[in-house]
Amino acid sequence: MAQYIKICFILVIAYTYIVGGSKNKSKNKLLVNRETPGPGCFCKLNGEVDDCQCKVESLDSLNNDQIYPRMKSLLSRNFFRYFKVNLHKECPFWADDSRCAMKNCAVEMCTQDDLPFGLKEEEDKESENKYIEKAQSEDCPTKADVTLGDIDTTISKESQQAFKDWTKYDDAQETFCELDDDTTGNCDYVDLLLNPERYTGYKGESPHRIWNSIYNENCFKAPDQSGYNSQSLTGMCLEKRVFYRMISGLHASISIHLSHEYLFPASTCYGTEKWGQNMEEFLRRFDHEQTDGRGPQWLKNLYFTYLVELRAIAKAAPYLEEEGYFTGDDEEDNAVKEGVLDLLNVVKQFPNQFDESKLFKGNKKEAQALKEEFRDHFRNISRIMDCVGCDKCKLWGKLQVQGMGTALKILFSGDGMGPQSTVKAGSKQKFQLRRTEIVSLLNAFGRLSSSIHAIEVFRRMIS
Ligand SMILES: Cc1cc2nc3c(=O)[nH]c(=O)nc-3n(C[C@H](O)[C@H](O)[C@H](O)COP(=O)(O)OP(=O)(O)OC[C@H]3O[C@@H](n4cnc5c(N)ncnc54)[C@H](O)[C@@H]3O)c2cc1C
Repeated sequence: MAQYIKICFILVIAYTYIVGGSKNKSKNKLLVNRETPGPGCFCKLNGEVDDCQCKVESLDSLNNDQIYPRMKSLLSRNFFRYFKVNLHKECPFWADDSRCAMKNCAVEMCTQDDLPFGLKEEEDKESENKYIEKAQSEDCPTKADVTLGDIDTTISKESQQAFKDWTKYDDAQETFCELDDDTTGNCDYVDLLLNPERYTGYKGESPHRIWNSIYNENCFKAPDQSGYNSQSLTGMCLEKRVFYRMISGLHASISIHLSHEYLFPASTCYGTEKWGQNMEEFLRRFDHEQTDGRGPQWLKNLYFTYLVELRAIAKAAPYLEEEGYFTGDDEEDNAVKEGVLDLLNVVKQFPNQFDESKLFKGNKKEAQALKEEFRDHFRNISRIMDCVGCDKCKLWGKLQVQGMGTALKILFSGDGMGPQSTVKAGSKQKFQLRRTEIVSLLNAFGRLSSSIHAIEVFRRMIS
């Protein structure tokens, strides 16, 4: 009997060792770092970003060492932290099918008291202005001077109307998404720092319908593809690949954020929920084996989207260098300006920028038609954001799509396309960015930057 128990014990140990070992081995397949060859998650995440002459590794070091810390500090400033958005627009495509019931979906709106002076409604501003004019010395700027940096209040009512009409006309030509701004009404300022993009529990049919609609109906697809399975982009022209990659990059960024700031349920009835990084969730979404080999490519698409927005910021540098970043607090405004100039210096020095001049080339008529199609698809995606059934997801979805639309507007405006081209205020093409476009562009880029930083966090956790 003792002999029998001994044999059983040895067998159990051996079994545990073999099975445990193979489990670990298959785990190790996932837990590869960049240097490890073979299938996995991070091992495929290296080399050139598709359709660009830029390596993932160089973007990692540019972002994590230089851009991410600068963005983090800049985006906490008043000019960038308040975003004006309409979360009450009706979904134009289908009846709103789901409201996320979780408390994590709710968005906290700002009251007028929460806002810095430059962002207050006109009436509140006027009463405060009287106070400022009375209390400050004659050296202080007049009301007209104070509002000079504020795009919508610097000019007479008539000019403002003319300007609005002109802008509307111009936007109809060049914007890639529908903007929620002062003209639409029903907009609220949201403090982005109080409403971080993170896990909300929004899942199931409603988000799938959104993603499905984006990829199926509004993304260009290769003829043999349907649904999300856009694995092979061969046979698609560069413009269509760019479009798909940008959307997929945004999707990857959202998935990374919800895995990086995940809400773990309480482990006991009396325990509390905890926010933290969920490696399992990250791997479920990006691991080579768990995604039929598609996850690493989705991560690469994130780097692609990052490169496109990086180039847009570099191209708009002369414009952004001239911007006033007005909030009504001189000290704050100067600090923002300094932060922006510092960021632009880093962005401009990056040598391997995305080259937008490769897009919409060839036959002029066909190129123009393709550009219009590209813009229409993109505008449609911005309207689909009104169908998102979770307010916090809608907020960040709208902001990021608007930021991406602003990046595209910049890329296809200005004194031409290609590495040396730029956009300036008051240029021939009367190029202009509204406050909301600048805020969304920088915040959208900040999201991508924070995603690339989060990949590094996950990489370190498993290596
Ligand atoms: C605009 C928007 C914003 C959202 N914001 C948040 C948020 O802030 N917090 C939150 O918790 N949830 C958010 N969600 C929900 C989240 O994106 C997922 O839909 C949800 O977590 C369910 O995930 P899933 O595993 O079913 O796959 P999903 O992410 O819904 O993806 C559906 C399918 O798309 C394919 N796919 C996945 N990733 C990619 C990619 N990068 N490129 C191409 N194809 C891909 C896969 O085949 C996958 O099965 C948002 C959804 C939308 C539409």
